[in-house]
Amino acid sequence: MTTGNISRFWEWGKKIICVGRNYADHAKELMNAVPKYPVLFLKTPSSYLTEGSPILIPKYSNNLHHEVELGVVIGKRGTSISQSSAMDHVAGYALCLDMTARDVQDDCKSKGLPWTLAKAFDTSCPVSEFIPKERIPDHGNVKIWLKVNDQMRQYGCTSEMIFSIPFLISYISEIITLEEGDLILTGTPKGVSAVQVHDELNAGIDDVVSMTFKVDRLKEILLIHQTPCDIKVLQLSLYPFLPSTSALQLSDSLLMGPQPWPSGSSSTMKMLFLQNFQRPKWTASQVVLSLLNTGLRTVQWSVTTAASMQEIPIRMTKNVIFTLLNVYIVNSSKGPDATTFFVAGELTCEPSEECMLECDILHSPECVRSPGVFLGRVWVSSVLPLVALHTYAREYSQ
Ligand SMILES: O=C(O)/C=C/C(=O)CC(=O)C(=O)O
Repeated sequence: MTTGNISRFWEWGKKIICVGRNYADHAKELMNAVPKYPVLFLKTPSSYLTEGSPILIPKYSNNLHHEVELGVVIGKRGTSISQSSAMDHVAGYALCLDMTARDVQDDCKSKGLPWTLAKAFDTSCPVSEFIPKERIPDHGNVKIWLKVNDQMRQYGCTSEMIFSIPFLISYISEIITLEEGDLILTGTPKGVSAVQVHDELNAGIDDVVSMTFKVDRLKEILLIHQTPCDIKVLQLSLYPFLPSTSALQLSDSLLMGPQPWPSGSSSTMKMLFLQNFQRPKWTASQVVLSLLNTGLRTVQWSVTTAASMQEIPIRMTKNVIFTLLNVYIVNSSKGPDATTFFVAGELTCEPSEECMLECDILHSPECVRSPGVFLGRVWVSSVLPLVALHTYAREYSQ
């Protein structure tokens, strides 16, 4: 196994194991019973954030909470570690924030779903510099605090923890092998509350370390405000519409703002993604963000023949579940009112499964004129078009 420099554990450590409800007052403030055994959940290494970069509020949350915690950095691999030898496996500590999308967590809790969306998003685990073990001689008496815009919000001491650090190491290692570079978040004291864009979070361990993080949101690119069309949807260029080998591609130029309708034989395709079946309350923007978050780069979309226009196979190349609700294709040479066909339907697409979308064709002169036309494929070849789609979808959903 290759390991790295322990003082930069966030660059190579494999696991972030978190303990929930480990301070009785915090369990109570969220109306939870004090647990008999540690409540465990995980974050991913991509959750790590170090000072200088902002905490990003996920697009799908409107209630991001701070939770300040002492993190324990593992220095020696072990399984079934006894409490008496637990501290031998500790290399040091870090002050950590367990950023939590509380609204999403509440939703997950009410449905019995895991907390991943609420807890493990990118930037959800800001950490301080590494603190060598020797600098904290008594792990049972570490005072941690957090201020938001200079106002004290959380202050607690590890002496208030329900489960001690040796107990947690022993308990977790019975279930999950602890490895060098792993981090255990030991739970948060009471005082959690929401943060807003531009807030400054300042946290510390008395006399040992302090750290500062700003809060932001993923930037949105505004576009397609004044397209010459009543129905505001993402425009995709189609080149060319005919003949059968047509390719349909998202065009970066569409990010530049209002576009004239393409001339000649080219057409414009409009796509709209709405609602994710996994989370019925999601807006279109959140669905698109979920596409973005999966690192999705390729969507294949095709219509094989005019005769089978009612069936549109959609193949997702990444692990994405989404609903394609409406697809509009507009014959641009005749302007936005000349809809060549309109499809509407709902689709849930499982990873690497080919899904058929049943659609209603309301008006399709082009289809009638061009039997057997192959409309082509859509390649979502960069992040930008998805950001664009997100932006549109947000407008649409309002
Ligand atoms: O159980 C809940 O409603 C919430 C739990 C948390 O998010 C708690 C923690 O992560 C924690 O106690 O540190």
